[in-house]
Amino acid sequence: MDENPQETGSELLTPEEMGEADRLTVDAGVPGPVLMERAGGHVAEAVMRRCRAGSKILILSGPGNNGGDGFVAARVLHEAGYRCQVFLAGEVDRLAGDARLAFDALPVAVSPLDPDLVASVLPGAAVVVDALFGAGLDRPLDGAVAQLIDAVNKADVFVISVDLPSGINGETGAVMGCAVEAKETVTFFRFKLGHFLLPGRLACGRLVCGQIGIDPAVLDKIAPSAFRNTPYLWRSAWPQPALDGHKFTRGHALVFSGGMTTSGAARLAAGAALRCGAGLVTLAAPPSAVMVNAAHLTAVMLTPVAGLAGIEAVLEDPRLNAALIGPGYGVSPETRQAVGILLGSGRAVVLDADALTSFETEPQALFSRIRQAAGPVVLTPHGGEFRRLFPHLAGRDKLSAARAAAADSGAVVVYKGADTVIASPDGTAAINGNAPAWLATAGSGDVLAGIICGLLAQRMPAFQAASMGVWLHGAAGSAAGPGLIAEDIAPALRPVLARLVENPEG
Ligand SMILES: NC(=O)C1=CN([C@@H]2O[C@H](COP(=O)(O)OP(=O)(O)OC[C@H]3O[C@@H](n4cnc5c(N)ncnc54)[C@H](OP(=O)(O)O)[C@@H]3O)[C@@H](O)[C@H]2O)[C@@H](O)CC1
Ligand SMILES: Nc1ncnc2c1ncn2[C@@H]1O[C@H](COP(=O)(O)OP(=O)(O)O)[C@@H](O)[C@H]1O
Ligand SMILES: [K+]
Repeated sequence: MDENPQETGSELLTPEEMGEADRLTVDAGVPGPVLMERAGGHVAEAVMRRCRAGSKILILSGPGNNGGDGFVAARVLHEAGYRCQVFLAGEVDRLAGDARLAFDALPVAVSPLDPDLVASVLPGAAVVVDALFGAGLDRPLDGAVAQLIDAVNKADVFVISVDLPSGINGETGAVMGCAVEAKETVTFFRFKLGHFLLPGRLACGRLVCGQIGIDPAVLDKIAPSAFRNTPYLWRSAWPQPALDGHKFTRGHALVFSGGMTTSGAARLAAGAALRCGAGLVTLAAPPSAVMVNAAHLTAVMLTPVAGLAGIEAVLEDPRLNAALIGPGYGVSPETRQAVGILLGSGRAVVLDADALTSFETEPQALFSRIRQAAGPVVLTPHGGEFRRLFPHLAGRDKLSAARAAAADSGAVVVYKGADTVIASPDGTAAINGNAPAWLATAGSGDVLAGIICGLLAQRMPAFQAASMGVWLHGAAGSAAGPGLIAEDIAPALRPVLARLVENPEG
């Protein structure tokens, strides 16, 4: 959540890019202490929103500029009548630059950080300001600081973290040794990757982004390539039905069904593709699954497709412009061949579930077919499927793994989970943040694959279609709410789509 989404923008910065924004701003004539003054001011305001003057506030400052922001906040709060107690992790003599200036301007005494002493005063604090480490954290925390963080996390106190919860890596969201668990995190100019990637997101609590006088024009030079997945990213690429259009102008999606006992996944996907705007959706079913599908389908059409020759035959209709294969389809060499036919057909293709796992033993064969494909390709692996296709990326953080997977495969990759990352082969990436945990339910991924296929059928570019699909899936999951099962997601898309049409910001 940000104070003002228009001002904050959807770019997500690495700590290095934020440092660059800072340098460019200072070079343009805004002094560093002015930036720090504003940053500390936002932190003080967050405290003031939480409790009244007279309350006791603990400020835990570290040895760098994150600590400097803490000193500024302490001064502003002291002047506003709060009772501030400031602790410094590190030596006063080593404070330098803007942080040193902020320290020198402090009208309250600063105590050395003694974990036992801090623990003893924690219970009386209305708010603890965590200004220990932010963008400059470059190695795991240990020793006295780790002991202190443990005490803060165990205490029943309201923690406001400055820039990042101390211990969270701003680039990857990883916990570096240990990390503060904040109720609120106040960052500056733009959110950072670590605010949205897990486990960082869990440590941040409510997110607030304050402006400190950095001109957004610096972003033209920095050219960030990761974004929050918000409607700003894809809203303008979402085709609207034209008054003089007809169903074929909205695209025709083809969804492949598994056999008689595994046909539900494809029906879920097909229904979702239709619900999010494909003009027509046809389910291609093997002869054994025609009856079961016929018994369930109404608006979704059904066509029998026998074997690989059947797939070739159905593709003779050029109006079928997007295809989804994988949900409930079965893992087999024949699935690999079916995928090969689709990739060679020039259609937009979504590969999910069994279509991905079928290439576990020969992922390079899949990637070379994708690179030769004339149409856009989207892969939608969950963690297990991702590891099967991209074993060489094990151990990488989620964002860099998704980007490498997209570059290696030539497809847009939707690396699913609570912090789904959508990555394009050119490195552009979106991190999703609106999915409720209720979406972790059987068949939910099938619905997502169907939504993306439906958007591709409407000729939306692949990265935007994948990002919008993930966002719609999350928003529909939230709208359906507790108790949702996969069947509930597509119906819940209607109010979500209606809101998007009325209010492009979603
Ligand atoms: N950029 C901007 O636009 C603006 C930035 N602002 C603020 O500045 C913050 C960044 O400041 P920063 O670069 O000084 O880094 P910071 O997070 O204070 O930590 C560095 C210090 O920690 C130390 N250290 C590191 N790891 C450690 C470990 N594991 N264990 C122990 N020590 C460790 C390291 O010491 P050393 O490596 O020398 O031992 C160094 O002294 C940013 O988060 C934001 O709050 C705002 O003022 C507004 C404008
Ligand atoms: N904890 C969670 N919070 C939010 N979304 C989640 C969570 N766990 C899973 N999801 C989402 O639910 C969907 C599950 O997909 P998948 O694992 O393929 O399920 P299935 O194969 O049963 O359809 C994905 O879109 C994923 O991002
Ligand atoms: K911090």
